[in-house]
Amino acid sequence: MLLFPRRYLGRCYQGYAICRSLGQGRYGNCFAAQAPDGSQVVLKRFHNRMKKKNTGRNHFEPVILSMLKHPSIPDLLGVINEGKDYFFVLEYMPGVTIEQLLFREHHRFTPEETSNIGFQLIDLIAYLHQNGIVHRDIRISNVLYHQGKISLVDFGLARFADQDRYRLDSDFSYLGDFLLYLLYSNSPTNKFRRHRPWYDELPLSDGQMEFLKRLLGLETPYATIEQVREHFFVFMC
Ligand SMILES: Nc1ncnc2c1ncn2[C@@H]1O[C@H](COP(=O)(O)OP(=O)(O)OP(=O)(O)O)[C@@H](O)[C@H]1O
Repeated sequence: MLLFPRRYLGRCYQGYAICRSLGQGRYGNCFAAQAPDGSQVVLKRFHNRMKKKNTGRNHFEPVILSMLKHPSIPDLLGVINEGKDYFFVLEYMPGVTIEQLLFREHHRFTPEETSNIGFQLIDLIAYLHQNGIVHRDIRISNVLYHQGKISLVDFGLARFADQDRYRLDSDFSYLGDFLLYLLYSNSPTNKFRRHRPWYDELPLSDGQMEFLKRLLGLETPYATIEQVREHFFVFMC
C-alpha cells in the first residue's frame, strides 16, 4: 500500500511533474507537482475503483470548488483524465495539517492560537454556508496551518445543503470536535487519551462548556453559524 504512490513520483501528466506525495486518503492520493509555468500545484488522484464506482459522487467536489472563491480554499485549476489516471489539479495551499502539528510536532496550541484558528474556521464555514455548501469533513487532517493562517482542503464529502440529509448544521459538531483537539493540546491532561468525557477533563468555564456542548449537540444545538460566531466571541476569547 505504501509503495503505491511512489510509482507516481517523477511522472509527468499534461506538463505537470509529480514531485512528492502529500497524503493518502480514502479516495486516492495527493501529490505536490510542478506546473508547466513552474508554480507548485496539487494533483489529487482517484483510485481507479473510485473513478468507476463513484462518478456521480466525485462530481460534487469539482462543481463545488469551481463555484467557491476564497483565499483559504484551494482553486480547482483543472482536471486530468489520462488513460487510467484521473486527477484534479488544485491550488497548492501552504502549511502543514493541524493533525501533523499535534501528533508529529506535539505542538501545544495557546488560547490565543485556538481563538485565532477558531475565528478563521467559523468565518470559512460562514462563507460556505452563505453559498449553500456544507463541508461535512472539517477534521484536523483537512485544515492546514501556515504563519497563523488556515486553509480548508478536501471537499470530497461537501454537498449542496438541504433541510434533510445535508444540513448546514452538521458542520457544527465537526467544529466542536476540532476545537476539542486544540484545547486538549494545551491542557494538563493532554495526551489525547480520553479516559473521562472531555467536559470532566478540560478546565473550561461554564460558558465554554455550554458553547462546546451546543456545538456537539449535547445541549440545544445552534441554528446558524452566526449564533456560533457570536458565542465563540463571548466564551472562547
Ligand atoms: N490544496 C492542497 N494544498 C496543500 N496540501 C493539500 C491540498 N489538498 C490536499 N492536501 C494534502 O493532502 C492530504 C490528503 O488530501 P485530501 O484530504 O484531499 O485527500 P483524501 O484522499 O480525500 O483524504 P481523506 O481520506 O482524508 O478524505 C491532506 O491531508 C493535505 O495534507
